[in-house]
Amino acid sequence: MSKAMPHATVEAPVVRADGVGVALGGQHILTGVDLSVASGEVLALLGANGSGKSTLVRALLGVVPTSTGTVQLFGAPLGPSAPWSRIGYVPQRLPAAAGVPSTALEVVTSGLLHGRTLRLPHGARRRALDALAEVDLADRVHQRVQDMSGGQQQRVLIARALVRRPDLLVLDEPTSGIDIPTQATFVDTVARLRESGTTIVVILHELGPFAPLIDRAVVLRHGRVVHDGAPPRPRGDHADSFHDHTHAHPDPEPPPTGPTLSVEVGP
Ligand SMILES: Nc1ncnc2c1ncn2[C@@H]1O[C@H](COP(=O)(O)OP(=O)(O)OP(=O)(O)O)[C@@H](O)[C@H]1O
Repeated sequence: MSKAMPHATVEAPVVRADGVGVALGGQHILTGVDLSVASGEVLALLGANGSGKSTLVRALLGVVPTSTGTVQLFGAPLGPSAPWSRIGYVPQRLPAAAGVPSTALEVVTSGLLHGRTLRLPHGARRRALDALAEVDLADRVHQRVQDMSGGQQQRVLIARALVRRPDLLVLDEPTSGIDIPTQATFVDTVARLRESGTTIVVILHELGPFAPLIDRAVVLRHGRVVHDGAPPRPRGDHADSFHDHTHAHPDPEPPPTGPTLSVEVGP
């Protein structure tokens, strides 16, 4: 007897990587990375310096070529058919920032341009101003990015990604170089995005204030995935397999305002 199949729609993962390898400068940087990120998930990418976190994110977004494997975004292969307008990316730093004569408002507004579209959508200016307010730069919208501090430039990049109201937000160490009050504002923003169902992939050096927002953690070591599952436990647990015993704790005492969760990972 034949059984009727249910008509349930199976949603493709937002990010799917199968067997991804990357070689740069003759070196294998990533080897056999499998990764799947479901819609609405907040995934932390952890690992020691040089373990391949930025390279993985760049490979997932087609910024660096893969030598093996495949990547799909929202079910589409990397390339022109991938829905780039649904994706916001905040790179670790903006090397060209020193030479960017544009104002913060102009840079953030440019986040609304994608593909071959050179026309801004209705309400672009309002949206850009709102995004700048989200990162506490409402009073600097007309300042040139090249005259800003590194932390302020980072906040402009975050606003440039947020202005797209992305369904997938990819952040490479978003709070490095940002002062503590602005970090807290940004954590609130990420919490709101999570509530609204945004899928987030975030590279972090430590979970820190993001810990309560992280659904899953992937740990890289020497370009391979060595953990994919629950986020690491709070720092201080030396039995933890993520714990790096090889370097001094930068912050051995809990802060006076109370303990924060953090993790150190090492090779
Ligand atoms: N364009 C490149 N050419 C050659 N090697 C590269 C290139 N980009 C990165 N690498 C090397 O790849 C390795 C992984 O770098 P990657 O920036 O992905 O690590 P990461 O985990 O993000 O480190 P960090 O936490 O310091 O940002 C490093 O050894 C780095 O030197």
